[in-house]
Amino acid sequence: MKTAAQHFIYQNDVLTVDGVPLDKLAAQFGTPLYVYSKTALIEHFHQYADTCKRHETDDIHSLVCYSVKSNSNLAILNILGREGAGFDIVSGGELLRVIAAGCDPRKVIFSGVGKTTEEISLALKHDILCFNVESFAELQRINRIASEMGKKARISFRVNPDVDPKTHPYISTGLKENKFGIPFEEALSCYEQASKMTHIDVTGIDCHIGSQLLDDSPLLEALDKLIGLYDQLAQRNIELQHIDIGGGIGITYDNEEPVAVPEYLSRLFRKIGEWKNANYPGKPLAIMFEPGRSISGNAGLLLTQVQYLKTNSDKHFAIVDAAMNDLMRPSLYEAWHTVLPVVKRNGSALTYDVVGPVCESGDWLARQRKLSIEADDYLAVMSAGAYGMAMASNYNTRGRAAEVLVDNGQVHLIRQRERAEELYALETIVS
Ligand SMILES: Cc1ncc(COP(=O)(O)O)c(C=O)c1O
Ligand SMILES: N[C@@H](CCCC[NH3+])C(=O)O
Repeated sequence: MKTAAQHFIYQNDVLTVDGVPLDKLAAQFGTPLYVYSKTALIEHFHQYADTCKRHETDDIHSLVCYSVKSNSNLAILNILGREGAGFDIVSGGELLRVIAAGCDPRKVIFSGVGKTTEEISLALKHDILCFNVESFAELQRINRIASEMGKKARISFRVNPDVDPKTHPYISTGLKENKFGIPFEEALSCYEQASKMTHIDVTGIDCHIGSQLLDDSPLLEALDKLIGLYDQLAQRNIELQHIDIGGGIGITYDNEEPVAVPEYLSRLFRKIGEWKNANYPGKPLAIMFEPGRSISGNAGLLLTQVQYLKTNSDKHFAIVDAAMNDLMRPSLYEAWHTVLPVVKRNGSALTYDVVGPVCESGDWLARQRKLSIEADDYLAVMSAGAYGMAMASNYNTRGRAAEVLVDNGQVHLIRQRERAEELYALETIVS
């Protein structure tokens, strides 16, 4: 199996994606341009799906629900759906995307703290697999809407296990002070009340403790807590059918060494197997996952062109045509993305801040990078497949970038570049 890095390699000093030279793509589609490798995407998904398959037994099954928020392009969803993925969504819009991509809404789990009445009705109408309920008030709302629609809603509570994921504070979600999930101490009482509601079918338990985790020990610690709660519920005759451990496994942006997905899954299934064989032999249980970044992150990059090189008070800037509106991770989290020249040059290198044209000092993509570049050169901002295009905005009335998918040498435009007229098409002048 290739590693992510092997999909994006230099051939004769030109950076390629699965053999397709990036300068050719830039010339054909313009920049900024998101470029994805279909093969990388599928390989990353199968790191989950194949390991899960190996650990399945007669009574332990699994479902990998790709986290749509990380990259929600219809082509990407369609590819993963055809490989057997379910989907983790956080809005009605994401549900409509899954359906528009030709995927099965009955393999959708719906997370998020603020589900509206309309979103809940839409999800019930499409018979989604499960709501990951994040508050008691949400549970009451789901019960009421399901009753009005004459349906029963399958639910699991997203519990907050108060485990430190040791990641960036902005992407840590399983601590007491975070807004996500219900406090662990309140879970039993919530489950007891839910099990008495006429239009609620209690099916599982869920958590998601944070993103870009390099080590799996916080996830295994969270699993211990979920198992403990499962036991307490079983003693009260509340029998759950699934455990959802969320997503969160990190990727290499620079020189991080995240736990390998098959290793993490093997440890997790071993723990579950031992516990289940000892306590609930033969009882069916599904294990669910919600990975995003570890599937899409290193399947894509952002291609950009240097517009100007300039020096202000001894500081060198490479001003490129991609900006914080295209990739906001650096300005939001001070995140590192490796920047590579598309065509290597031999000239002497200078240390640049790579910045965009947006009128904010925070508009930078990379800082203090040694690059040998000239104006008009193309640069690749690596590891941008997750939370890149998905978080892009139109700030400064900049149309969002185009997206292309490389599929074994074939190139497909999977999203057109937005035009300015489209950005103000919904606006009205008042006379
Ligand atoms: C509820 C939920 N599930 C899954 C994910 C996907 O996380 P990741 O991209 O880190 O795998 C997120 C984002 O952190 C999330 O909020
Ligand atoms: N947007 C974040 C991840 C957010 C995870 C959502 N729960 C990032 O780019 O790293």
